[in-house]
Amino acid sequence: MALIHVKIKQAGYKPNESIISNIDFSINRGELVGMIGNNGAGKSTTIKAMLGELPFLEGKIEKNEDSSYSYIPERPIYYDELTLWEHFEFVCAVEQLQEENLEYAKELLNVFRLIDRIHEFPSTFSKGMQQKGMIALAMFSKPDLLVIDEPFMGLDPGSTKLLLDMIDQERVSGTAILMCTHIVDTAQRICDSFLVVENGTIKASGTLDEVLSQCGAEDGNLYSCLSLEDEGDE
Ligand SMILES: Nc1ncnc2c1ncn2[C@@H]1O[C@H](COP(=O)(O)OP(=O)(O)OP(=O)(O)O)[C@@H](O)[C@H]1O
Repeated sequence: MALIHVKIKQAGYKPNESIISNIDFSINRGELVGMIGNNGAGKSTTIKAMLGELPFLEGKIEKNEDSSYSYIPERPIYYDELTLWEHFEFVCAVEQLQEENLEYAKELLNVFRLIDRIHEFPSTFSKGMQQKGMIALAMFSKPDLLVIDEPFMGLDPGSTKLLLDMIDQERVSGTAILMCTHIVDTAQRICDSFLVVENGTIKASGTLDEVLSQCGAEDGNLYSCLSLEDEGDE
């Protein structure tokens, strides 16, 4: 059974406003799904709908009841009054996690070279450091599904490589990952399946071959599935 099945007839931010429509996809355990699409195509809105954060939704999100989810937003969100480590302690208390989760958090922070800064406030970190802190915060609870919006934003090449290794490790251990990204060539290389979003709907979905064929991308390049214009210009 799929970990999550998203079936949206239409959804938006205001009543009678349809930002996304006719969306139907599911994600299985251990599957790495790449969501691609131009600016304004509806990727983040689809993620919000899937996480139940959109005020107006006609359709249903069928979740496997026992499974857990973590979301890494496009822009880091921290509490001003908590140090980085206090964020981990806070999430640990709220979600009733175990000591081993905190140990895993330290491992992640060590890999991301943040371990020496954990008692500082994230607002004093660089963009990339803030992003890495968010990634560690989402991963340390070992969720069944990890949803990441633009995971590579602001990361230096070394950190990008570390994150790719971590994503791979998580997937091997059975975590499902939905990754929304503009780094299409990386997505093409690492993802098991793809969702191509255009004009608020899924233009193509499935394995690389399926998606390329649905888009008529004969050059074998996932980039060719994207229209050249920005959504807002149409
Ligand atoms: N909070 C909001 N309130 C109203 N409309 C919004 C809101 N957030 C996004 N939208 C609109 O929804 C549409 C889809 O935006 P969305 O953020 O889902 O695109 P995206 O594919 O994630 O784009 P990007 O690649 O630029 O992040 C856009 O027209 C945008 O203006």
